[in-house]
Amino acid sequence: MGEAPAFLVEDLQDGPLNGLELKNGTCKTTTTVGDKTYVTVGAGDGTLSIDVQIFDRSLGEWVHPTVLGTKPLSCKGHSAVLCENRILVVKKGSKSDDQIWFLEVDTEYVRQQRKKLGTEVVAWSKGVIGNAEKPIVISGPSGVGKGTLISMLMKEFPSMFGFSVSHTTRAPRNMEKDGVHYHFTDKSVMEKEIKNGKFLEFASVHGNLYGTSVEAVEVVADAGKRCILDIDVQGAKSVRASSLEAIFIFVSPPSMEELEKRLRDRGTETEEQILKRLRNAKAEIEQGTSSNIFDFMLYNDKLEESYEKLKKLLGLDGFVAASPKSAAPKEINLPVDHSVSKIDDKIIISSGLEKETKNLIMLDVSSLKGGAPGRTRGLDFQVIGASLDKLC
Ligand SMILES: Nc1ncnc2c1ncn2[C@@H]1O[C@H](COP(=O)(O)OP(=O)(O)OP(=O)(O)O)[C@@H](O)[C@H]1O
Ligand SMILES: Nc1nc2c(ncn2[C@@H]2O[C@H](COP(=O)(O)O)[C@@H](O)[C@H]2O)c(=O)[nH]1
Repeated sequence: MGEAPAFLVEDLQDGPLNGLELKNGTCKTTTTVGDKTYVTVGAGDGTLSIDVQIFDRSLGEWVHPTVLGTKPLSCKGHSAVLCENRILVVKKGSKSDDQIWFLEVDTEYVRQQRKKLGTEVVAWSKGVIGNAEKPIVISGPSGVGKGTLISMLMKEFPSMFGFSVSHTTRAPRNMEKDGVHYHFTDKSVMEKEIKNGKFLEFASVHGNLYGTSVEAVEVVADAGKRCILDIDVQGAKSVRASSLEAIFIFVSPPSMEELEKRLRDRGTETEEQILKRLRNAKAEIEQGTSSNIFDFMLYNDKLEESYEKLKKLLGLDGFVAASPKSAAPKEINLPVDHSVSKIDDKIIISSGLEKETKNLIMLDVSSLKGGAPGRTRGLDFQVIGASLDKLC
């Protein structure tokens, strides 16, 4: 990480940016990391997303990066400050849950994507105050009872758990609703979205594509709930290898005969599908029970007993479901007109008004979790009624 060379930042203050005309109301920031200066440009009218351009000092030329992640919409302006390998961007005049963003410039995810895509890469991630509980990944052969156990958990603890709604290219069953049980989609659309990095994991399962979008997991956490994923063993393996910290449970059947009976009695599959799912089940059970993907094995023989075991391993035995929810997450209200600075590992957001000493906000970025392509969680803040020199 290097200091911003004065001449370069000065040069970048004026004039057009590589064809980016700075119209009235536009806002830009420059942040230098090593040989590169990252320029973020917002239109200031809340319609366009904040654009990113890079000036490579060593080459003396502009670079158009591939920008991954959900881009923040431009607003009344924004400030930026370097936070190790990401740039913290604070939007002005945005809603309390849309004020803090991170532009990752050299995180592990960005390095991986740069290698994969062979281009310069940056990635956006929305900053979130507080943490989310570890998601629960439930896996096991088709027909073993994953969905049944998850439904029981969600029914007993509706405010505690939320379901990750997967995408699939298989046709909906009779009672299945789009957006509730799955996001039903076309193969060509899903393949394109996979290429664009929309999915945390995806796999070809029993002849169809299935995938968990980054958003499917994040919206559950945003709602303050613990996310449950019902995915196959290949998907569980991918999530295990990702940056998402989760608890992995493998559900196994009492026997192949019982598994076949459950699949047939469910009455949702054609004969061809039943045989295919049973063939795949053998490999899945072998992988599930022999690999080190899973933290817990759940033997689903008697349903009620299995459900009790599931609750026990999630620490929910004896838990009274009606007990009040934990305190609401803290809301951060930043002054519209502000400036951002960094003192050691603290980000100070202060009112842009001179002599204003109240409502200094100290943002703690020491325990960040997650990041692009999902949210960056673990932010904390304190409102301090003190002037900056008292903090130094
Ligand atoms: N312990 C159990 N004993 C008997 N039947 C069960 C048990 N658990 C689930 N079932 C039944 O087995 C069938 C399959 O269960 P379920 O649909 O939950 O399986 P699944 O693992 O979610 O399957 P898929 O992976 O195909 O979605 C259902 O009809 C369900 O009622
Ligand atoms: N890897 C993923 N597997 C998934 C996902 N969503 C569901 N699944 C698994 O697919 C099979 C079949 O499901 P069905 O609804 O067609 O019976 C089952 O094992 C699910 O766990 C996903 O997003 N990724």
